[in-house]
Amino acid sequence: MTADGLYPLILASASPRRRELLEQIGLRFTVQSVDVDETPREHEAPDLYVLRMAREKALACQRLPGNTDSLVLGADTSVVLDGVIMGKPHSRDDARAMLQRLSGHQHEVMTGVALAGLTAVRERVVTTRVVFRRLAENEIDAYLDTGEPYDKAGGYGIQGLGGIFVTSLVGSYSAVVGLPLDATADLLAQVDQPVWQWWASGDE
Ligand SMILES: Cc1cn([C@H]2C[C@H](O)[C@@H](COP(=O)(O)OP(=O)(O)OP(=O)(O)O)O2)c(=O)[nH]c1=O
Repeated sequence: MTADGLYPLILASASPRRRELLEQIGLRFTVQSVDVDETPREHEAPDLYVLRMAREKALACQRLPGNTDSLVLGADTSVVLDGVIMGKPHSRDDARAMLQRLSGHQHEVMTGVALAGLTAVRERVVTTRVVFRRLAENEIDAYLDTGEPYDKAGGYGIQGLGGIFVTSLVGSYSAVVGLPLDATADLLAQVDQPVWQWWASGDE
């Protein structure tokens, strides 16, 4: 623990969006991504799946040498349509099929977030309902050409060009982008590391 009572914090993620969101709320942290097997288990419920992924990312990172005395944050985002989990598209055809399925329908975005503390892992899942307007085929093709879909669950980014597909949203915008800020703050408060303490102790 540092003199100001804060533990070192590591974000276990390769997602630039998650890094930007954590920076947005004034936390100081390092980033160390880990590879975990992201295959859902047979009949695994989507909310339990994103929680398990978030937990596995956080714990795999905390187990790395030098990290055992750090708090580690992991997260996982999936798009869920009619109970079926959509991860990141594997190909252009896969991304096209996802966008065609989302077109004109409502889906859920589920983000699990896990904070591995020194003695326990705390976790939360945040579900957001998103409605897409109907997408034209040539619009989907043009979107695929931009390259934006490929590193994003469901094949779109609400914070990017994909923002034009979204008619409405009920829930947490930051959770759709990859990290629910309220739940993250809540988890940090639970381990006596409230976010505002970073504001007070920082020089930024
Ligand atoms: C729905 C949606 C997802 N996404 C992103 C958030 C996540 O980065 C990604 C889902 O994949 P994840 O497996 O949750 O995360 P990741 O592979 O990008 O990073 P890491 O596992 O190392 O933490 O989709 C958006 O950026 N915008 C959106 O609107």
